[in-house]
Amino acid sequence: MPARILDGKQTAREIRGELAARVAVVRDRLGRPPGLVAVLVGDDPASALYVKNKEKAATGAGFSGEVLRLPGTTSEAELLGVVDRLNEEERVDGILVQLPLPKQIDSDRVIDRIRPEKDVDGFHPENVGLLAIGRPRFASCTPLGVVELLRRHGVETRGKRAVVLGRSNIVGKPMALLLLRKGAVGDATVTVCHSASEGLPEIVGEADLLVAAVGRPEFVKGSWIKPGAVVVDVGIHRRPDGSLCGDVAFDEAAEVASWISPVPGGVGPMTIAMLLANTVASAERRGGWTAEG
Ligand SMILES: Nc1nc(=O)c2c([nH]1)NC[C@@H]1CN(c3ccc(C(=O)N[C@@H](CCC(=O)O)C(=O)O)cc3)C=[N+]21
Repeated sequence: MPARILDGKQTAREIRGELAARVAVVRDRLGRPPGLVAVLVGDDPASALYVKNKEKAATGAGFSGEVLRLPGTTSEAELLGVVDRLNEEERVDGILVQLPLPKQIDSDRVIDRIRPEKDVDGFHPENVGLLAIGRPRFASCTPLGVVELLRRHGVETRGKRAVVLGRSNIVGKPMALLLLRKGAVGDATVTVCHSASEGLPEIVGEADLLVAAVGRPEFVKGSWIKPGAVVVDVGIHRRPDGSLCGDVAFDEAAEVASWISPVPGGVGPMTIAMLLANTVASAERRGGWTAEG
């Protein structure tokens, strides 16, 4: 029995549809749409494409979505100045500085400078800390998207073994924190492993839920996966022939897993949907209300 597909493209579309009502309330009460600004430094083609997709999704959902394109030679001081300005702008609810940044810029200093209340990426230390102590404000969009993808397909993790392969600040660590929370998609027994872990195939083989975020194309083999496991693939790589693949050898894995997320069409679109959701939540909070009333 081949695995069922965790359809991120369709799920992201549903989420964007649901956000429309909240966007309308923001427009009504604040007299302006939710505002998201993405800052792109340099002209890395992959980054440019992602930012363009975000802009399209944002404007399509009734946001004011803007991309600030800065030259690759921009200094750290100049970028910090841009962040300062966006921090002060009333109409801006969310600020995203696309990573990675050029070598001359220390990304930690830039992230630290974003007002935590506008940090819709959830990368600021204050937001990471709030997530870690169970008082989330903005959680990182990719792991948040993974949780939402599972929830909306009826996959639960309570009491199960979850293995997160990858330890980045952006995906692996916040993913582990989200799966440790209470809740049906949560309450997991979480293992975090990475490229230096010994016995990776055995560790992965214990997983009822595997989240692969190592950043290596087709690193996880089908033979590693426990039959019936749920496999979420966070990786995205371009093959020499131009096609995309993830961190998991999809065809092999799909023969053993019960659910699997594809690349493309899995986690990527969910990341963008969560960015929009975080931005609407930011506008609501800055306006002094929440979606719950
Ligand atoms: N500050 C910051 N925040 C980010 O969230 C961030 C970032 N920097 N830097 C780059 C990564 C990458 N990222 C993706 C988002 C959507 C897709 C996506 O929608 N992918 C489509 C395919 C797109 C294609 O065809 O290439 C899919 O998987 O179906 C991919 C990658 C966000 N990132």
